[in-house]
Amino acid sequence: MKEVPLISTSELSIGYKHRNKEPTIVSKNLNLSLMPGELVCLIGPNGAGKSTLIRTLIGMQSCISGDIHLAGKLLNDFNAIEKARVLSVVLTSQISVSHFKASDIVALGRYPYTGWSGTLSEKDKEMVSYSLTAVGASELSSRYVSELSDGEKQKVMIARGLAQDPSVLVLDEPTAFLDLPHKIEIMRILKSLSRHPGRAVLLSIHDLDIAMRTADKIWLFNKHGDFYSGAPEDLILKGVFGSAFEMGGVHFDKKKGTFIISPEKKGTVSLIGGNNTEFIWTSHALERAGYNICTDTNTDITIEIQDRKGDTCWQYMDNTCEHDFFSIGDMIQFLCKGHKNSVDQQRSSDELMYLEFGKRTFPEVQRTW
Ligand SMILES: Nc1ncnc2c1ncn2[C@@H]1O[C@H](COP(=O)(O)OP(=O)(O)OP(=O)(O)O)[C@@H](O)[C@H]1O
Repeated sequence: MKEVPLISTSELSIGYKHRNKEPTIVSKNLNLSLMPGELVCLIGPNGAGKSTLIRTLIGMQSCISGDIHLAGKLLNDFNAIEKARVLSVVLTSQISVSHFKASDIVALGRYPYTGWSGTLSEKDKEMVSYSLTAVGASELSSRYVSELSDGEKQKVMIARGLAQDPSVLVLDEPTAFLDLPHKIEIMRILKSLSRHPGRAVLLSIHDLDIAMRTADKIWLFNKHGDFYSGAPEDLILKGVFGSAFEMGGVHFDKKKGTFIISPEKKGTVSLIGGNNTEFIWTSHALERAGYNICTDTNTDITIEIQDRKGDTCWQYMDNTCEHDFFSIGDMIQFLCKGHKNSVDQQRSSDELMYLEFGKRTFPEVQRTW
């Protein structure tokens, strides 16, 4: 049997309506689908349309045109309680209720089932406890929200969304305000929640690296509102990932799958020796300093990583000198500052010498820095 998408759109246009003028279209012709079992990360540069899409998909904002289906039914045909049983939303805004315990906040997620009285049945209580456990926050249950860290609050808010027992969990930047280990932890939790049968998770995120490593599928807006959907690796190979975010001085390295600041290129260095890890991190530092790396020794500068009685040594060699360094930092500093000055001084004295012999032109120096 064909699986029904949990969210699907046809020819959807999103944007902003205005009273006396044409609407602002943020993106159009969107035909996207969120399937059960998927973790989808929505990414794009600032102002590309992520929040507009999320707000439109959850019905907080009307679309300009087109259709949105939730679990096979038109979004507009749901009443609030029906929708809350299928879709739960975790927004970024910090929790402002301080006199609530974590379990009270999570219990609010049961409102589609408790009716207006809010009285929790045994099943509701079980679901609150299950949700806190599922996000690794059971020990926070009786803590006041005001006493929780941002990461802990985020877990509680996800547990609240989960307590709704939704098919679709939509989160707007759930990793904002968190440090790297907590971002990774939240993403791990969300990935495991997406594996629950019949459920999918959609989230917007600014951390591209984390999105690429976690998402089953990426939804990507570029700055022109063009929309792309696919496995992270497919989007990288198609080049859309890089072009969506590239800006002056920064470019996406397809091989490394990361953005790099493009420093002014200073030349090529032969890098030899060392174990694999030492080689990788030395290359990393040299590239960051603006050098291309090669492994033949046909360049003006060679750096050999050596073992000196258990200590790692970076031996610098060029036509004029040799130096030993016992940290990458010292070696890079020498390359970028110390040695450049000595080369410049060398060039000036060479130049003087040529001028003295009445030559007006300075021969092309074959150094690459
Ligand atoms: N109320 C509004 N009226 C008109 N245009 C708006 C309105 N709100 C946002 N926009 C515009 O819609 C576009 C998309 O904005 P949106 O907030 O969806 O981007 P985003 O990708 O979520 O950005 P960010 O990463 O900065 O949060 C932007 O050009 C923005 O200026």
